[in-house]
Amino acid sequence: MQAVTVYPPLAPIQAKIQLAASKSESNRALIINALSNFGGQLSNVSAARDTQTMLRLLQSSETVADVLDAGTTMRFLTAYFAVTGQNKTMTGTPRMCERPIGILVDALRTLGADITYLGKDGYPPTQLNGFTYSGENKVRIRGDVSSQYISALLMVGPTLPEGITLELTGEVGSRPYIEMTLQQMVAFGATFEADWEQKIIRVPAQKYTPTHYQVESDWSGASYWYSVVALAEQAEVELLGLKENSLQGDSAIVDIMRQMGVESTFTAQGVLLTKIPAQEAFAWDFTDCPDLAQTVAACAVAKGITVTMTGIESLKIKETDRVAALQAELPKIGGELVEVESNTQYVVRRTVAPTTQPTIETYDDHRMAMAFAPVGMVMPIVIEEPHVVAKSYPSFWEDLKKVTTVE
Ligand SMILES: O=C(O)C1=C[C@@H](OP(=O)(O)O)[C@@H](O)[C@H](O)C1
Ligand SMILES: C=C(OP(=O)(O)O)C(=O)O
Repeated sequence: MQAVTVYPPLAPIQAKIQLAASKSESNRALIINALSNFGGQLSNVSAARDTQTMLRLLQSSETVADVLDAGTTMRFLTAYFAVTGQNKTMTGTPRMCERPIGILVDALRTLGADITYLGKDGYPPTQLNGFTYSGENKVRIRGDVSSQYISALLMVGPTLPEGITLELTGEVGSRPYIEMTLQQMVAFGATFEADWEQKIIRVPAQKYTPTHYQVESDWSGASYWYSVVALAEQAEVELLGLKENSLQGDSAIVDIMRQMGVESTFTAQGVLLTKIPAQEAFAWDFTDCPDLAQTVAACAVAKGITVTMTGIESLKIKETDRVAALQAELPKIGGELVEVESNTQYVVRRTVAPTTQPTIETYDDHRMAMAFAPVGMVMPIVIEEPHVVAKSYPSFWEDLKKVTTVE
């Protein structure tokens, strides 16, 4: 697909957007439903490529499972196929083979999985060769690399002969995603005990109960609409299918964007975004919501707000090194992301007003494309490789065309 250019709107924005479904909730629902003998009924399952890949691989009898660039699909399926004793080769894109999986493989080996590395130790591709329960159900696991390893283990926990007990070590990042996992397990009739002080989560051996599960719209996808409203001169957007009490930690965008000039009012159908005055500077810890960091960074520069960002270390091992990608692209819109304390504290701010129409590289990362697109509300901006959005929000450009010119 050719690059697209997003242009500032010619009239005040007034729109209702039927937001795409959450790929995180969808991928959990698909795994838990598979562990319930596919007996449940899932509605509003995401059209995201990551979810469609999960669906396809769960239904496939082929021995090679290629997850493409989907992190949750790789981690959740590795645990699912391992514990259900399926012989599979787990692989993905070249970038997926640079994203670590050793922590999950070590945990699965402790439980009794036979897994070998086909390339570099600690990284995909891997070969799963069956499962014989080791008699050990206690696993110590780092919480500061990716919560997806923890979610993957929790979901298979009820099916193990003695359940599973996880002891998390280090700072726990992306914790709302772990809580989302636990709540979706509860929706399928499972029980658990979590002691967040001691960082211990226990899941007894038990059967899941097949159920009807309705996936919520995607709060990560909502963040780009918040940025559109923050940056457009006049805008009012209702995002349909979102709930105030969401399982998704990215609903933190409500509190972040209140400081960047967007008020949220929950309605019967979703949430109404309206414009309010913005602050000049604020600080935010992204440990719980790493996927919002790029949205906030691009919006902050375009709006001239200075944001002190912490908790963004995990961005370096996602679809691309997102810290490096932001550092390369923000100067094109007149900003910078500066590391003020080694690997812990960053500041994002505007430095100069850009004079030319910027062209943004997206590095095979859907969130680079979607985070920079709203900057088009204030100046024409070219986004390279726009098809990358398919990973989580395939209808993103169609939706954006409802409020402005995209060509
Ligand atoms: O469990 C999930 O659905 C996710 C967890 C997060 O990853 P990490 O736990 O690796 O931070 C997040 O960045 C990713 O987009 C989705
Ligand atoms: C990091 C992401 O996804 P994953 O880790 O599942 O590839 C994301 O969607 O931003």
